[in-house]
Amino acid sequence: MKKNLLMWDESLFQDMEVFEFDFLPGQFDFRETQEQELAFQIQPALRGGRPLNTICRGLPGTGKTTSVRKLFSEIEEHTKKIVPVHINCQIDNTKFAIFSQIFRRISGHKTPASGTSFKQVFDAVCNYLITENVVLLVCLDDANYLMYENEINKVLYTLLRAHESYPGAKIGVITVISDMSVDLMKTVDARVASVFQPTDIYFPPYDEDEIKEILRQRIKQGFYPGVISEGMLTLITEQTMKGGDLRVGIDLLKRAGLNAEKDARRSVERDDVCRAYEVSKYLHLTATIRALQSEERALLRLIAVRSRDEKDMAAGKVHEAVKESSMKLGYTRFYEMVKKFDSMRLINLHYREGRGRTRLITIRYDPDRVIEAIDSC
Ligand SMILES: Nc1ncnc2c1ncn2[C@@H]1O[C@H](COP(=O)(O)OP(=O)(O)OP(=O)(O)O)[C@@H](O)[C@H]1O
Repeated sequence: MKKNLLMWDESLFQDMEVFEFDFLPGQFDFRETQEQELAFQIQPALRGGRPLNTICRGLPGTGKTTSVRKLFSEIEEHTKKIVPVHINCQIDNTKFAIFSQIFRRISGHKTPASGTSFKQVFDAVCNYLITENVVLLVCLDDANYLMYENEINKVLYTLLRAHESYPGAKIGVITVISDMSVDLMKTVDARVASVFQPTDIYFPPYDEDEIKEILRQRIKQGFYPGVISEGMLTLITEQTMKGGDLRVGIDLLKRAGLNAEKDARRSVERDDVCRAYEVSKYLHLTATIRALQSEERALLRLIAVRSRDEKDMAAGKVHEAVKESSMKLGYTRFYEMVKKFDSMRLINLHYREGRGRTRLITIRYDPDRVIEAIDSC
């Protein structure tokens, strides 16, 4: 066998796990400020008080979940005074489901499949906090999923006013929001707002140099030396920047490595990356579409359908089509949504100089893939 070819039992990967999305990176750069702010929020709980409430805001892939998970693992390692519970609101999106998860974390077992009332679960949770004298810290990750059906108010109200029915119960909340157009404080009732009073922690998008450094760390941990050259890292970084989501870069590394392995090569080549990108680029698309509300999905679908015949569409013309459809959407709301799609990098909103400035909408993905992703939501 040639020297530059892999033997059948050899691998380019030193540790495949570092390319999994739930991998907790040992080195977590460019988020020191946010980590310090989060640590500050929980300080009171270490001294027997209630933690300060927090909203972590930022586009997908900006390290919000990882920052909270790192904080939670430190808490678990160093103190028994705080019980941290991480809730994925995409999965658990009702008050009952969320309290069932909290109960599970506290008791170590699930709530009985049927016949348990919310009151029983809530009772058990609060009584545990009081008798054990511990503080509950709940992270509502992707809390925008609680906005439908007004579940957010029910959940926050129950958590933050628990002490009124159970004196001595101390609960703090960290909400994580990736949808930058959502203003959580405008959504919550006055009864919730008066006890919530959160501190905002903003997670800005990583710039190109930061993405490159983060990917470089993953390469060091995940691959054997020499597998990804500097040139390939630059290419992967550029492709990651197109979608703006770090997950695309991490997935690209894994897929490109697997492509090279399949051909029994010892290093990743341009074609491995380009082939990988054809799959990885849709990660961002699927994740962002899932986070949209149904009205927004309907508008994006309409844009995608029209994009099949016309690449750059005047915003005014698209709004005309909206008016002719079954959607009831005034221009202001329509334009807000379009700006949101632009900030999520689903479309490009740009101007054409000419008679007046025409705003143009160009979809960033293959329209059929967009339609497919929306229809499978
Ligand atoms: N500073 C960083 N250093 C190393 N890896 C990072 C960093 N920031 C994010 N990541 C990695 O990027 C991926 C996405 O991060 P994370 O889930 O924390 O983002 P998020 O802002 O919570 O995204 P979403 O809003 O979509 O849930 C994870 O695999 C995480 O390990």
